Amino acid sequence: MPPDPDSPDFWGRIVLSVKMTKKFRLSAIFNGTSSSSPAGDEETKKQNRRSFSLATSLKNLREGKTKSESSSNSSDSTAEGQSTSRMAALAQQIARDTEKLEAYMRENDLPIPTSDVDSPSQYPKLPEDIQRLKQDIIAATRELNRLAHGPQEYLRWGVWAFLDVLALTIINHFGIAKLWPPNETITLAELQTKTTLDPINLARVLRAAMTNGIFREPEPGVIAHTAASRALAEDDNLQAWIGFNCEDIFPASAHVLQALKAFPEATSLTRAGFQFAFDTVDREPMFATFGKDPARARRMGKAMVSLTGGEGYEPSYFVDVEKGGYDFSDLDARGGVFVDVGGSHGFICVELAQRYKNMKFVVQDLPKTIDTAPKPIHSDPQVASRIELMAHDFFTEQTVKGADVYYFRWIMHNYSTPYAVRIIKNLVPALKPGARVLINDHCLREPGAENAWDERVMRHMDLVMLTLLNAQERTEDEFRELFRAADEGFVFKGVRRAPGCRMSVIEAVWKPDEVEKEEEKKD
Ligand SMILES: C[S@@+](CC[C@H](N)C(=O)[O-])C[C@H]1O[C@@H](n2cnc3c(N)ncnc32)[C@H](O)[C@@H]1O
Repeated sequence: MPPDPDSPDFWGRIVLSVKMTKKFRLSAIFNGTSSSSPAGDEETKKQNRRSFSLATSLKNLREGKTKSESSSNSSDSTAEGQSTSRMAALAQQIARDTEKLEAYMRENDLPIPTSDVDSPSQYPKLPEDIQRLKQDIIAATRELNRLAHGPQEYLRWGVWAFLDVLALTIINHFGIAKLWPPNETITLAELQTKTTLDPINLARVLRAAMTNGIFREPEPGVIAHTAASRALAEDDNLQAWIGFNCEDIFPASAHVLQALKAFPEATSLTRAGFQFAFDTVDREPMFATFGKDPARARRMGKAMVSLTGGEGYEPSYFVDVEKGGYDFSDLDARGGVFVDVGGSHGFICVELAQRYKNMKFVVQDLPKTIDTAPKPIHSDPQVASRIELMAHDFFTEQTVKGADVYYFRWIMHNYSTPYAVRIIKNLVPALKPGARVLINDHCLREPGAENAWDERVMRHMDLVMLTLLNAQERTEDEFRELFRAADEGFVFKGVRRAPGCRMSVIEAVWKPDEVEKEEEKKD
């Protein structure tokens, strides 16, 4: 069982980083949210502008940007010394980048995306520079959209984004997109006979979704598919992802405020928005609730497949050294042991075992997960024979002693600091000097350091973690602090991230000095 999150001993070693506090104050100044200035509103605004432009100049200097590059990236409406407004510059950038993207697609005989039903549901794997171009287009269109609305209008109607989720919830739950073939049309009257939704509700959710390019109405009362509605009809894992988000996360998110008001420390696994939404406060964590409901658990499992298959999350970013993955050649030469803690059905170990022919692997997870893993785990006996599946609860002491690597993928972000520290502490009795602990998770950077789209995905994931588990994504400093709080014997090695990947590998080594001393003795 997970430990009691409210037990005071968890907090004993978590020292609030002075550095973080300073950083927070600085960002408050840069964003103009510092406490009121005696110099009055106008002066405060001037100060804020100065602070902001100083911060921007410093950032540009660090990034080696020229003045013209930096001014075209500034959020000022008119760039200094230039006649092109920010909106016009964005529009030009979008046009330029779109032409480049389309040129790449044509040169490679790839279809140019449209909203038509026959347009592919996703881009093929793109080279890194083209992928970046695509993300730049997305970021620029989002900014242009904001500017074209103006702040008031943008906020007033932007807050209604939850109604997009509402329409999608109903459409996805009732499987509306699957009720007629993709290349055919259907009348609203006929569609209504295929669902339990009444005509008014069916029409209103479809027409709301159409405002987002999901379905279209080529003539009054006749419904046709688009590329987006077809994806919704045909992609099982995407349906699960949308179902999990709409029916589990969305209601839970609507209860986060209530949870934060009742339990402001927001660390307990049984006091998150999820528990308030589903009436399980102080009774069970989300995973236990799902454990009692196989259909819901299956949906979440498929949703995770959809997420992991998405751009930026493929396991190859960890496994393929050519893509910037972690190199285990030294370990392989020694026939070292790699433990995947909370490793589900062991897909990472299977990929590693295919690449490295001598290493041995242990996949640990809860008994239910281990019992349902495929057996044998792989058809090639050379691979399967080196992978052991083992039931183990990471809230108890680690049972595989003296392994070379303990690996946690998508684990730490599921837990608030007290739990995460306990998981790492549980490794300590098993660790030999030089053992590596690798955490494979998002690692948050300073605001603005990411590509705008990646930043949005990662910040949203952070809020999902709060919503479901009172957990969090972490910065490098926060990861360093986790290890420090778990035991002073860890030496934090830093964070690496493969190009194009959103996940990072955070590494700490157990008492490397002792390994060095041993080696000195041998010499
Ligand atoms: C988000 S999934 C990550 C799975 C896998 N590492 C991956 O990258 O896809 C979390 C995993 O932790 C497992 N898990 C949850 N609580 C656990 C516990 N107390 N001990 C061991 N595994 C646990 C779950 O069964 C699940 O497989």
